[in-house]
Amino acid sequence: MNRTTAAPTAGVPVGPGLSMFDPIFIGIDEFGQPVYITLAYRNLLAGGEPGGGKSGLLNTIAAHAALSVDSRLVLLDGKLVELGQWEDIADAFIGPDITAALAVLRRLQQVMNNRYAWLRAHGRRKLTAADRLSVITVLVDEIAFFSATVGSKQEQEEFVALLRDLVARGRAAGIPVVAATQRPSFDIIPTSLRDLFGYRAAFRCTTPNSSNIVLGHGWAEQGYSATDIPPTNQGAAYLIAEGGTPRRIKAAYLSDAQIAGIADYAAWVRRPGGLTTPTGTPADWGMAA
Ligand SMILES: Nc1ncnc2c1ncn2[C@@H]1O[C@H](COP(=O)(O)OP(=O)(O)OP(=O)(O)O)[C@@H](O)[C@H]1O
Repeated sequence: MNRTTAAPTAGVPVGPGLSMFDPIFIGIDEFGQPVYITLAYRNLLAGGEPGGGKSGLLNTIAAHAALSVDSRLVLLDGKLVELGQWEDIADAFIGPDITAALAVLRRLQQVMNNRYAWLRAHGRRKLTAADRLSVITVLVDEIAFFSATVGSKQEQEEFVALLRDLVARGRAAGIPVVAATQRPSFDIIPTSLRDLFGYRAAFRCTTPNSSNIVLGHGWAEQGYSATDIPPTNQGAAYLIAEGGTPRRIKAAYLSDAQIAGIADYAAWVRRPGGLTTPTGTPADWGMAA
């Protein structure tokens, strides 16, 4: 094959021109075909047992967001180390601190309300790339840490209420949520919350029930159960998109060194006076429009 020939498929361009409105490459399917998701108007839930590869997927998405100059990152990472390499380019990086987590979620809720007020004033329903407002990508590594482990019961309940509101209303306002849990159980992911995630990825699960809690009721009985995934096949998952059928995927994986390189590059691209988005400079957090 002529080495100068362009790839036959229209891939996502690599580099500072990425946008959160572009498809995000997250891995390959069982036929070796690339798998993309579009997060601008959808949320993603990743569930499965420890070590299945959830954080790997979150980091791949964080890398796309980091390279998208129309995106800002808000990271909640109870373990500090799963998303910690993106800290310097994130608007907020919250470790195991429920007070800080609640403060940033309240602020995001306010930004979301401001954006809805702006949309309403303009007779619109959702933001588009042309609005020049940044997509605020919110990544939560381990929902259960904030909703069931740290803090008082009241704080945990407030966390769940704020997260639910963000997942329910954030996507049209350019605030998608990507969340992971190693505890796919009804108390952590009730059906009403699960169904608000347009994309769901079930990494290896120990029971068909926990696989169903991520993918949706009945999929395990129809042959789509993340219990089939061997523990040695980290990064393998069933991915379902709203209204579709689960698809077996192998998530892309970035090593720590690769993440460090991308984070450095993203910081350089985002330096004051650096590159702007194709549509302009990302607007500030506090802005409604
Ligand atoms: N897509 C992948 N391809 C190859 N190896 C992977 C992939 N994803 C994860 N791994 C391997 O599995 C290990 C655990 O992955 P990861 O930390 O993402 O799991 P996790 O589900 O987030 O676990 P936890 O719930 O404990 O945070 C990684 O350190 C890596 O070695």
